[in-house]
Amino acid sequence: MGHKITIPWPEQIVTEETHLRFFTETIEVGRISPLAFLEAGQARYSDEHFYWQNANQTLTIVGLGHAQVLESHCVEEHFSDIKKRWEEICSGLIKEEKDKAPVLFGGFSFDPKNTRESEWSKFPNAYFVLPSFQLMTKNGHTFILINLVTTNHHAAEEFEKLRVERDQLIHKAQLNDFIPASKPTVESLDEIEKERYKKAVQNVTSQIQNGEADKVVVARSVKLNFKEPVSGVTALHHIANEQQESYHFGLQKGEQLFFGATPERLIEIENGQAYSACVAGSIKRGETAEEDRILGEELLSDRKNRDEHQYVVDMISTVFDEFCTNVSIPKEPKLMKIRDIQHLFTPVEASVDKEKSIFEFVQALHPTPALGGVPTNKSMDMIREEEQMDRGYYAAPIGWTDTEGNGEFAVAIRSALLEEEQAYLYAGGGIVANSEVEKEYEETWIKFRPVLRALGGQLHDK
Ligand SMILES: C=C(O[C@@H]1C=C(C(=O)O)C=C[C@H]1O)C(=O)O
Ligand SMILES: [Mg+2]
Repeated sequence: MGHKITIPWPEQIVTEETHLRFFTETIEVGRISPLAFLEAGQARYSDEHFYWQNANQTLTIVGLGHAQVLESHCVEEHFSDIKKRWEEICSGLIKEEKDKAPVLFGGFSFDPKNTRESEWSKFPNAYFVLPSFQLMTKNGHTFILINLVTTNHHAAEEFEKLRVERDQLIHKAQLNDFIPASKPTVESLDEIEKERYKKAVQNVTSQIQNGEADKVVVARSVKLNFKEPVSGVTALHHIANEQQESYHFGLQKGEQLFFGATPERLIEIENGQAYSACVAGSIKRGETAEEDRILGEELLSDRKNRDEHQYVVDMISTVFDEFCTNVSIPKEPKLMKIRDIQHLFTPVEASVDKEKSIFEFVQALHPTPALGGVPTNKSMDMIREEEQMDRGYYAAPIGWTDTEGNGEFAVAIRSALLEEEQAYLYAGGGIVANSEVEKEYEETWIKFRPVLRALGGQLHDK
């Protein structure tokens, strides 16, 4: 249980009614399973929570409750809108040296210009939350933060209530370790607009051959219907188990949970260093170590996949050259091997130039040609025209930043939108001049696998 901390605030702070203050307090606690904490908050925060774990599992963040919600409906300015409003909130921050930095977590939509009616209608162009309770496990230590943003001059009372609730949550989470329910039972799987998807791949390939673009990513969705409503916490548990070497994320908004296990980092900023990753070009895993090695070699030397990959390297390099110094990018890609798939992978690292914020990186990088295409605007037009869907937050930046300007955003692929007894799963692939429809179709099945498995679905075996 967290020890009581007595610090002379908010008691001593005389706030003016209209002045916004941002109070935070951190305590370190003994080991708590992040999912047990998430579960402990379900009674009250079933529609106000999030989950994040980075790919090397050094950082896990769980958020419960909303100290502040930032939604943006801007179309071009949704990145800068969130950046500006977060900076305003941060300017009211009152924090002691020992307190950890509060985190703002959320995501952006892939393409705010896509206005199709869809399952995403309740998600604005950007949706971010500062949680009331923030669990953070970092390098083996677990911290719980309380965040309160208020103009209330009775902030002290408000804060004291949060302390009581925090202690109850901790107690509950320590008492009841998380016990996962079994995977859901799938009743049906619907391949939405399957033939239209194949036609789109074909159309896009011929347009590329005609020189209208160099690369365009085409995606599709499948819908699962379950026997019973599926618990989001259970889904998060299974996805984290199914594909361990990835970012695990879950963003709950109302009754919907957007979750997944993505291998793709968009941008990380830590203490003045910036990191990105070019992840594009794919092949399946082998059944034996030898077959796996041969497939990997094949991928590394395959012209079509190398082209898909190089467009991403070129674009991310351009942004890094503009925003950073000491840019380091290996000349040749490596293999990234995850449970069901191998990708071409080129890591990018640099020193951040002066005052560039993570939101400016996200804005400049999204969409990379790993999920959009080349040239950017033309490929976005083609996606809007050819894909009979709204990607929503799929393929878009999801992640966090803190009050100190550190943070990390991943690209939300290998993901699904879950609501009660149904889920939409999303997957796509990079189309270039020599793409083949059936191969692309099969590649999407491999990319559906992590979420499909987590949700108890049948794998599509060829
Ligand atoms: C589009 C997806 O993934 C992207 C496309 C890839 C490809 O076509 O080879 C590989 C990784 C990602 O850049 C997806 O997973 O849905
Ligand atoms: Mg591909």
